[in-house]
Amino acid sequence: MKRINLIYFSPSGSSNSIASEIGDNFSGDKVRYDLLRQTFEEVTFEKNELVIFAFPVFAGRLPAICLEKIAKFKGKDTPAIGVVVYGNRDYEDALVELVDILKENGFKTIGAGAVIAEHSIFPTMAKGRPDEKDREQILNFSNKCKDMLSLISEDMKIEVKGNRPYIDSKPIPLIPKGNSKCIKCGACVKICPVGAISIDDPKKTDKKKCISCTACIYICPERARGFSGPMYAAAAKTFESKNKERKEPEFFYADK
Ligand SMILES: Cc1cc2nc3c(=O)[nH]c(=O)nc-3n(C[C@H](O)[C@H](O)[C@H](O)COP(=O)(O)O)c2cc1C
Repeated sequence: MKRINLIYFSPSGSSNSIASEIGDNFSGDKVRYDLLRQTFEEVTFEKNELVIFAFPVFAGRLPAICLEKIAKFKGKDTPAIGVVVYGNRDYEDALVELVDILKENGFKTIGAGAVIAEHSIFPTMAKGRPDEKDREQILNFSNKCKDMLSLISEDMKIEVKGNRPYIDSKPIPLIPKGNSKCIKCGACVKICPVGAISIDDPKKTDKKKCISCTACIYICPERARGFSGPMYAAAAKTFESKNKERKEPEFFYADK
């Protein structure tokens, strides 16, 4: 492969590291497209490149903010791997949505997966994941995708779990804010993908703009941002008790 391209949106870092783990198994120059920190004009990939897409699941779908961003990347029958990362609740229609977009944009998806990582809003859910067992499965997936590269054909197709039409995308009614530890460094202001935090008063968050992505929480050097309040505590309790059972990663491959 001439180039291995990693395209991801990863507010709390898991999609980024899972994309890297898959990509590290392939030889070829690595090019990273961080859709949280950078903006891109249209990019077209050739047939002799591989593109790995990794996105978090937000309310059972791809984050709405990513749709326009992903549309900038086009393939010319370019092989692709699509992964969604979720916090042990469910990934519903996020993976089928990703695979559909990749097809529409000229990619040939050879493998797709749904992988579990720590829940970025309720971090006690799926704590420590992906763990060793997950990593073994991710490596196995990556190896199988490598084998698929030599088997790509005109009419190969991939079927993944999920429904069409996709479930409705619902906003999350939980908004992170800053506390007294905030030193006004501006890191959260800079990383916020929707401009919901003002440099004059970064402890506040514009509720109308915020998409609850958690980028501001994970970037804060003072750990001064987070979710709080009785509504969050109640939601955390319900979520944790409903989703205790360990989910396993699921992988899908194109038929030859
Ligand atoms: C707004 C929002 C919605 C989420 N919705 C879901 C969900 O529907 N199902 C689930 O299992 N996890 C959900 N999660 C958890 C993330 O999918 C999970 O933590 C993922 O690892 C985050 O990826 P990242 O580390 O690349 O940001 C949600 C997280 C956020 C911030």
